[in-house]
Amino acid sequence: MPPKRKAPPAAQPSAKAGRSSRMSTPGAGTPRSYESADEVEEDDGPVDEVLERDIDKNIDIFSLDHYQKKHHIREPLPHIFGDHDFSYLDLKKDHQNRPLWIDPQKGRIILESFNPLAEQAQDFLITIAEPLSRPTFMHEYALTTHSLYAAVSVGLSPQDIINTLQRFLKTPLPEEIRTFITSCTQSYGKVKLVLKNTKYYVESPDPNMLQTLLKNPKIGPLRVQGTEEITTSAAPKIGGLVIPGTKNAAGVKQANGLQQGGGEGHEGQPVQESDIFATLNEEDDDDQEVTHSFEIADRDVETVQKECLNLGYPVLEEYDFRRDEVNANLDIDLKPGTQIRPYQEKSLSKMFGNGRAKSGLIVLPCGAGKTLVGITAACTIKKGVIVLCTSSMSVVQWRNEFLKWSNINPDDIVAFTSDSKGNVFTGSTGIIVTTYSMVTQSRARSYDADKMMKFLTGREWGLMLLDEVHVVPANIFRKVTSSIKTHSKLGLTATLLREDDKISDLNFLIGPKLFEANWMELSKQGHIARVQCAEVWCPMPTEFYDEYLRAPSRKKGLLYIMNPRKFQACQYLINYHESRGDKIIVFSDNVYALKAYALKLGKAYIYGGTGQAERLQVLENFQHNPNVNTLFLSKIGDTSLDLPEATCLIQISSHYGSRRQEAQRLGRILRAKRRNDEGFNAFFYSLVSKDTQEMYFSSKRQAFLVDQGYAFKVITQLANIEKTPGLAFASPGERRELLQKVLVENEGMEDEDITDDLFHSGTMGRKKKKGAARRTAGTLGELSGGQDMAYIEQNKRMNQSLKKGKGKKESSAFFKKIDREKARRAAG
Ligand SMILES: Nc1ncnc2c1ncn2[C@@H]1O[C@H](COP(=O)(O)OP(=O)(O)OP(=O)(O)O)[C@@H](O)[C@H]1O
Repeated sequence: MPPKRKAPPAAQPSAKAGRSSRMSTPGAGTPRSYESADEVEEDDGPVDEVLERDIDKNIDIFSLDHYQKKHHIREPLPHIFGDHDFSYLDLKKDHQNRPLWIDPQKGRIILESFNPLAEQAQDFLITIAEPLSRPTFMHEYALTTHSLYAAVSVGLSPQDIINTLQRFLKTPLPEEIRTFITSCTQSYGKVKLVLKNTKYYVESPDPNMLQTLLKNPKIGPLRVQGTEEITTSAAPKIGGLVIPGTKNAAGVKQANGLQQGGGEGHEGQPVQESDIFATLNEEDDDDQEVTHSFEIADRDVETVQKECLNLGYPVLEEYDFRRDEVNANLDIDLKPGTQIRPYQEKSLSKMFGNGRAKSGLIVLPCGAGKTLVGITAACTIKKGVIVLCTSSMSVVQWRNEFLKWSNINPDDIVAFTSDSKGNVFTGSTGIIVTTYSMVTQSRARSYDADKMMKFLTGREWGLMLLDEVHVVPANIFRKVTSSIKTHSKLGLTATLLREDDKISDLNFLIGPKLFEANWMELSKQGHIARVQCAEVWCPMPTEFYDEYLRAPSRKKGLLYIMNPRKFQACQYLINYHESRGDKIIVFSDNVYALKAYALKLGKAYIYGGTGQAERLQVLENFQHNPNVNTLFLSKIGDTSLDLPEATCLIQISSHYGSRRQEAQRLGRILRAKRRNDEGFNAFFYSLVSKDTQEMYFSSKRQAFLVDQGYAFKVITQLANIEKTPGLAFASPGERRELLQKVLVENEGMEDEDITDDLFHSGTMGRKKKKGAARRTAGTLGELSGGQDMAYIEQNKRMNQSLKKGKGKKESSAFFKKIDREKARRAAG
């Protein structure tokens, strides 16, 4: 532990900080010539006395000067900020009016979100940097090579970036940063891969660059023989282009009209003349650039891309779809009433900024309407589209959304799943919606599926929409992108988080991040729900804790999940929120616990082993039956489940420290139907057993959401929990019994239950371990032979009573119909 030190009262980098340090220190990292703060504090006497003394003397006790004098600090800041003392940077005179600070060493940028120029600065930062953390008052961004690459790909020049940054910064732009920007951006965007008339061209505005590439021993020989070495043409002018997804699109115009002049992405606010970023784009639009290119064969695309990357000239992929006269046009437009939201428009304008389609990733929170973004992109390109989803359920949803938002002929949009290997569309082109596993599986295919695959791989597609890109393994993308030939790719996701850190692969396989929305901003604007997050600490009863301390690590998890105090907290919260009229989802990764909790509380549940018909029945009841207000879900419900009725989430077990899962789960309530009701709040509770590993995992899990600006409250005591009617495991005897049961039923348990996975078909590139035991979902208790019969009976009770209820309803409707027929005949 570092020695405890009093925080400086005015430790913010202030104008004074800048002045005083400039006088004495020329730069950061000066040797320490001050006494240790701890020693000085002791010399100073009790803090209260010092404060009183200074207040009497009318000294500004919160000033930095005061702090330095009080602690005899001659070289003021290094002891506080260490290597992060950047007070040597001169502050501009009007620095208060400028919203950005910068760390010259790491390229970290801090935005004061309360500054009047914050909104404009944020638009700019999203384009050039990676958002790291965006809590209420200060946002942190990082300038990285990839983020600068993305900035260039949307049409910014190095000078644009430097000038705009200069204008927003409180200090002059540090030389290191200027050099970094120039060195990254001068090579990015210089080489483009363009597919024109179904042929691939390596294109550049700089003929010398192409000469350099042609001299390269790997790339040179790949130029298609018999073509001229370099062809020269003028790049298209963009002025007057009407693209859905830009401010000229019909849907956007309607939206803007409603917002009384609110354009360029900010509802309720008029477009400002001073929008520096917009001005930059417009200036770019007017430039007509001459380009030079040489042709390469399709099969050499990947080699050329890799080699260019090695040379430090990453290749930008663009699709000049308006000039593609080879691929048939698709008759598709957004329906007239469709209004694209400002952030959706903004994300699309990054994709189509220069009139061509750029491949890349758009990151929007769950429930913010990624589907419509994908559909609008398809309506812009108007060529054949292939949509890849993670499950057959999503395939159905995507097809329905296409039919809902666009005028596509239903015959031109075909689902290709294991259940529907359907007909190929009748027109010359169309849309295929399928799953990643359908197009990548290596097993023998049925005749129909094989025919469809030949169709998919044997032609060119204008656009490939890749849904939920964060969950799909990189090798799957590789297979997909190498087997299906497409001119542009758009990856959609809510979180660019992969616990395996493979996210950078996506930059290469799909394209750079084009846009990332701010969760808090969208929630303030009512596009996603406001959520109150809380972590509930549940103490472990002594007998459980003793066992926990002794247990091998794999069993520890089970004990902290099955902690009876956690069970009670869950029961209490369900009662409380049901009585408020909420619909509740309880998430548990552990299937044993999922069943045990649901059955004891008499609630419905769904996990990997639940049949399709039963799933739909349970979901339908949860949505429409006022008596079914709580649903227990395993991790199959983490993504793609559209339950806008849900307003409360309780998490009882989760996948270790997975930030992505936490964000996905929160996403289930962000789309709450009631989100725009006066004073409405959704609730997200994470129940953790106190003093166990779960607390560590929990804080790790929350990191992403905290960075998005969510604040987790800690609840250590649930008021009057002991008065809950029928409180489970209230007596020590019941708790001991539970412990015995948990131990007996899980003897010889596996490390974790992984079959309960979204990709449980096992075809998503996850290799089975050789010789590993076969893992089955949710039947661990059965394996041990000690399953409690009372549970099994109860088990059947809730899910089955829903079935019975449905049966009755159906039969009574049926008999009623017969009765009516009889009555009509009798009357006739
Ligand atoms: N511009 C819009 N106007 C009206 N409704 C919209 C708009 N955009 C999206 N929606 C609606 O918002 C809801 C959420 O959209 P969608 O399912 O595409 O979200 P998502 O971002 O894909 O979420 P998830 O990550 O959870 O899958 C849908 O009901 C959709 O119809």
